[in-house]
Amino acid sequence: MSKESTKLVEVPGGVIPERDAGAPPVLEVRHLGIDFGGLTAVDDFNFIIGRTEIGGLIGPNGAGKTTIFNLLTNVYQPTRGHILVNGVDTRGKKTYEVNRMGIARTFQNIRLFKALPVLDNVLIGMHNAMTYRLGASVLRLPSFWKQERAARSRALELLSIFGMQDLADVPAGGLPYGAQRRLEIVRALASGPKVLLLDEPAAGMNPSETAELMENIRKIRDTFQIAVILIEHDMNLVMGICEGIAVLNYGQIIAKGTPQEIRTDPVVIEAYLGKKGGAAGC
Ligand SMILES: Nc1ncnc2c1ncn2[C@@H]1O[C@H](COP(=O)(O)OP(=O)(O)OP(=O)(O)O)[C@@H](O)[C@H]1O
Repeated sequence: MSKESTKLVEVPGGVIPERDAGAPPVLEVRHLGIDFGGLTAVDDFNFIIGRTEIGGLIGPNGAGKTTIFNLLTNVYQPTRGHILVNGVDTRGKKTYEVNRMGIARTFQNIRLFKALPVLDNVLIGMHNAMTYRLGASVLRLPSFWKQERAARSRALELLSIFGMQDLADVPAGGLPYGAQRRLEIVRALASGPKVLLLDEPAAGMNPSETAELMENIRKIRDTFQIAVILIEHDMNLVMGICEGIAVLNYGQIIAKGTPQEIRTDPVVIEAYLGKKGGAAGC
């Protein structure tokens, strides 16, 4: 698998790819933390991501990775700290408002409307971004149909990224597993995000599907000029595609850096892999 080697440069708040350094980071997380009763699931999490960066969030089971996605999308409200999307604090916003601000995600466990056609699943993802008024929708005014037609053709265009346009009328639940995962990504893209959060996108995929996914994630970044953050246990994928990686253990960042830096960091080898000198999987 080809490996991308990106130069990261220091900017206020952290490091981002050199090519993104001319603009403020699209996402900035400052001293983020959340407690569940007596359990501190995430603590003092600091992170920035460049506008077209592919970033990785890795760590052992239970380290707090999905909790961070839930915080970034306001499924959970933080106990401490701030999340800024394009410089705007998301505190107190609803999940759909955060989506409109530019954050979209997929889930670890596939969450599609399985009885609905593939196309409808994408249209649902797009709905949050549509602007016609309720009256236009109820009365089926021309403005409603115009937006619906545009949405349909956009949805087909998005499906074509994964070569899925011919499956538009198939019930989502009838797709093979790998295709359902791809559809989840298309649905998240449909809202026009600036940052796409992928929670274990390669889970359950075979090596050739994973290799194809890697190419498609790059294609999405290049086509839409957006940032992507992925949580992933498949180290070939993480090391092959991510430009910056943060390693989490017990809710705290223990290392940040390029794939090469992470792969050889003794703290990561010790804590994440649980053994010394065993970075083979990394
Ligand atoms: N709603 C919640 N209530 C109580 N505890 C929670 C809640 N959500 C997460 N946790 C706890 O927070 C910790 C971090 O969980 P999280 O799911 O974020 O880990 P993870 O790194 O994504 O793990 P995995 O790789 O297994 O998915 C765990 O101890 C988990 O039990």
